[in-house]
Amino acid sequence: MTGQTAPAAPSAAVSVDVPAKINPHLGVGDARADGFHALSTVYQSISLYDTVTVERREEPGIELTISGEGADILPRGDENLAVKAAKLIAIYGSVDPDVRIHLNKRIPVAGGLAGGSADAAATLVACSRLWEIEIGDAEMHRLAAGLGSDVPFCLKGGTAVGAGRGEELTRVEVGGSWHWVVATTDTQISTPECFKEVDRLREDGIGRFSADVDQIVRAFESGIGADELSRLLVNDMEAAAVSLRPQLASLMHGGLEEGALAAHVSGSGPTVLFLASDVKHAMALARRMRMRGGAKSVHIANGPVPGPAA
Ligand SMILES: C[C@@](CO)(OP(=O)(O)O)[C@H](O)COP(=O)(O)OP(=O)(O)OC[C@H]1O[C@@H](n2ccc(N)nc2=O)[C@H](O)[C@@H]1O
Ligand SMILES: Nc1ncnc2c1ncn2[C@@H]1O[C@H](COP(=O)(O)OP(=O)(O)O)[C@@H](O)[C@H]1O
Repeated sequence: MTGQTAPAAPSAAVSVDVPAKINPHLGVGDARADGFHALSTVYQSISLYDTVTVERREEPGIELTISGEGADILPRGDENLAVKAAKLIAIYGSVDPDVRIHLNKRIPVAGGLAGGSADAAATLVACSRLWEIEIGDAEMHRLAAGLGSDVPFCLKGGTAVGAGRGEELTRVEVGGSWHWVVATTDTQISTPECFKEVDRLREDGIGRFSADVDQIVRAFESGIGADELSRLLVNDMEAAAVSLRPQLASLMHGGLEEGALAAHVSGSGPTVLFLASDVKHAMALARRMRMRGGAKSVHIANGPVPGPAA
């Protein structure tokens, strides 16, 4: 016995990968009294990931570092959804939020792929593991919904129907996998701006609420082929996104000319998804899209994939 206390072992960092989401069906109803729109959507996670790494720090407070997509433009303070999520789970677990968070971002920012929501979901999961906070599914879902309408889906990933403002989830067991070419643009669209444009177009009689998700849900369950899926994709925000960023029309048209089965704006845009028949077709289509130009970046991804709390 030396009488000396051994230094505390440094706690290991916790890293969590979290996928982007798409909405193969996005039905938008009227604005509710709380300002949110009623949604009838089918979410699916695709294999385009951010990585959130958390580790304890001796100093008080949260230190956030960011690399990759949007590292130069994203907020580092309380407005960052990862910081909000860390504070929320710390309050829930009654621990001090003294943590270093690193976001390695590959999901395009403000692109309709829920990158910020994905980071929030991953931070909830990573911090609950780091701080060994016991939390059940229902409580985790409640914290996630407080951070944003599509954060609950980002926790679970896979495929799910979203109702309410998008936070009421029903899991869908799918019988297949689908391949996409994801084309980002050099502009962004803010989500509330796009919902406002949907309202504006509706006042002019343009667009309606595509509430019924039954057909596409059955199609996913049965593992429908990409050809048939291409006829079932719906996005009630697409006209609004194209109205706000008219250049999307030529990007969509270009992908169809290069052989995509369908062109589909991702959520509130402006990312455009091109459906491919299989992985080989997706690779060939991505190559042609890159040669053609018009997109900021072109990726291939498949879905569904599981979320960090699946
Ligand atoms: C449209 C969707 C489709 O999945 O995603 P994106 O494509 O932008 O990623 C989602 O509904 C986005 O969800 P999320 O990004 O979490 O939105 P929130 O933070 O909850 O809300 C941001 C703002 O968007 C508007 N909003 C959001 C959800 C909803 N059902 N109705 C709304 O009107 C409101 O103006 C709200 O203040
Ligand atoms: N960790 C984060 N990653 C991305 N965006 C974030 C993050 N935290 C806050 N935001 C803010 O959220 C907004 C929406 O980002 P994002 O979730 O990427 O897009 P979308 O809602 O179109 O899917 C951005 O304008 C950004 O400033």
